[in-house]
Amino acid sequence: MLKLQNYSVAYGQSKVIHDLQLDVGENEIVAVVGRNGMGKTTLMKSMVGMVPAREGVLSMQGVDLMPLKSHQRVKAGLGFVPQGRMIFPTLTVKENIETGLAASGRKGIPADLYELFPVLKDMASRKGGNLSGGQQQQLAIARALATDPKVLILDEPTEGIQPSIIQELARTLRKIRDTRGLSILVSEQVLSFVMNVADRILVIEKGRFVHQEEREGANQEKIAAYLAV
Ligand SMILES: Nc1ncnc2c1ncn2[C@@H]1O[C@H](COP(=O)(O)OP(=O)(O)OP(=O)(O)O)[C@@H](O)[C@H]1O
Repeated sequence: MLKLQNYSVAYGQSKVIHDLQLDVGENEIVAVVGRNGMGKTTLMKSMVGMVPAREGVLSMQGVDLMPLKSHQRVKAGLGFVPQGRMIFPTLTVKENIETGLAASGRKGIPADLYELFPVLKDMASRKGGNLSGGQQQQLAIARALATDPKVLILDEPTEGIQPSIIQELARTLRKIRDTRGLSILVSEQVLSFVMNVADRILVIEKGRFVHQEEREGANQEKIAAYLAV
């Protein structure tokens, strides 16, 4: 579904992502885990066209995404929930979701988005900036889903979310995958969340995948050791 081959990203002379290979299957949830500064955000941002890739292949369902600008990648079916959520604080909840609709060319907020996140319906006319962290995260996911993605990319979605809501977020993402039949690529550092959400886990260190395993039967201690400072 989503493929990286020999994929590298650099800031000037400084290479941050090195020669990655990755294949996210249809309906699969893949988590990329790693400590701060290991390259997760750079990888996610480059895939959605916000940071240029240095070399390699990035394709979705066989479509070459490399020459496409960010908005064209969104149109092609790549949805993005950025680190820090980046909702528009002065727009209402409804207007925030509508910015996603504009990208897909669809009209009217699909009912299933409000079914998925009832709190957003209740707060449709509130300013995005007045929502709690967890509510803003739901809004950022709803905005990305409004673009009708085939692949949803989330960068550290648990950051700034109360621990009690983190596992609820995992359940919601699996529900989205099951009901919409899309693929999900998520970067994270919270192992308990990853163990609840992912089908497959890859560990990134200094821009390289150094370990991977299926979530079922995964060696948690080994992955935790990579995440320990
Ligand atoms: N705009 C930039 N210019 C130069 N170097 C950068 C830039 N952004 C990030 N880096 C460097 O790239 C490396 C990877 O950073 P990145 O933010 O992708 O890591 P991360 O794993 O997402 O960390 P975090 O969890 O803190 O977001 C770091 O060494 C960082 O200093």
